[in-house]
Amino acid sequence: MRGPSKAATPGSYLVDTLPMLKYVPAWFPGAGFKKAAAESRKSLDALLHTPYEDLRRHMREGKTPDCAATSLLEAFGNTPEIETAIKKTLATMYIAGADTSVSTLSTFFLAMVLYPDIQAKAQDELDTILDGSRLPDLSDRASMPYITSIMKEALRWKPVVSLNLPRRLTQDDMYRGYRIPEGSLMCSNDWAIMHDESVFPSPSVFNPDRFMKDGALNTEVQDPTTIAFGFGRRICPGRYIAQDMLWISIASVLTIFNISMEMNKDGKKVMPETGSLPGFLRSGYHRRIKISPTYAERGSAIPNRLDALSSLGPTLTLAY
Ligand code: HEM
Repeated sequence: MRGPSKAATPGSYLVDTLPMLKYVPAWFPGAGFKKAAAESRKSLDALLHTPYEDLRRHMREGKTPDCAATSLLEAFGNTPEIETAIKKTLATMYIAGADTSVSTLSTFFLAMVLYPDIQAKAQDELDTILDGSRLPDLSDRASMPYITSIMKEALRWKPVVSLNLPRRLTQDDMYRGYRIPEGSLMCSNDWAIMHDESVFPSPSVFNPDRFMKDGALNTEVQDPTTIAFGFGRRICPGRYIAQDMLWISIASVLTIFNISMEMNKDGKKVMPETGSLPGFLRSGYHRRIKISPTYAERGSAIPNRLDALSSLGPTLTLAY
């Protein structure tokens, strides 16, 4: 998604400023955007067709997985028009949902490395409710406000989309004394909103407690989930599934693992890179962090029922 992410960043290519460049041939100086667009097109076409063709081949071989595509085929049939609609729907969900979710989870992992006290506090909440006897599920959400606060803070601290997709004004408008003419492109500056010191004090600190009051969620504080997923009629339609997925991932990971800094060969902790790569979507650098199963020391019986976990060594070092 790096190509489309770059293309969606206003001003990435000269053609954003000089639209007439769209008429020049690809070899013309300054028309590098045409080559980049052709490459993105190729990978998006592959994303649209290849997984679906694989699925149809599996189905011809008698293997029909239980998935969104087979449910849609069953519900709507398989005329060419329906097949196109299914392919586009699922590709859109993947394009819009994959990197955004991964980016937020990557922010969560980074925060856990940098703020071990917060991680310990979240694990206390999990252990109190789960008592080491099971994994969390979404029905635990109401009784685990601190996990919810960590999810909100991950969306706020390093927003996936710093500058949201542009809108074009359909009429002249006034904003803080400035006249903005019809036709102007406007972006909401999500980074500035989420890092507004008057709303989120010490905004560059990862602090889920800002969303807590007396052991419960503080509903008086601005909720980042009302900003991170956009606004108006183009608001993210995947926002509910995204929050469920983020919540259950954060809760499950912290039930089983401890996340910490990797040690170098001299036994010193290695500070992970905290910056991000340029692009419309926030994506972090590859980082190396340590992920250690922690259930034994927390007296959890869960791994006895999870074969995959029982076979893990004491520590994983993950590069992501
Ligand atoms: C942490 C995860 C996610 C974040 C932070 C996120 C954020 C966003 C944002 C900021 C927009 C632009 C909204 C606007 O223009 O105002 C958007 C659009 C969209 N998102 Fe998400 N999203 C996430 C996950 C998902 C998932 C899981 C799906 C699908 C399953 C999804 C599907 C879409 C689609 C289809 C659009 C385009 C909507 C339109 O233009 O009408 N997103 N998302």
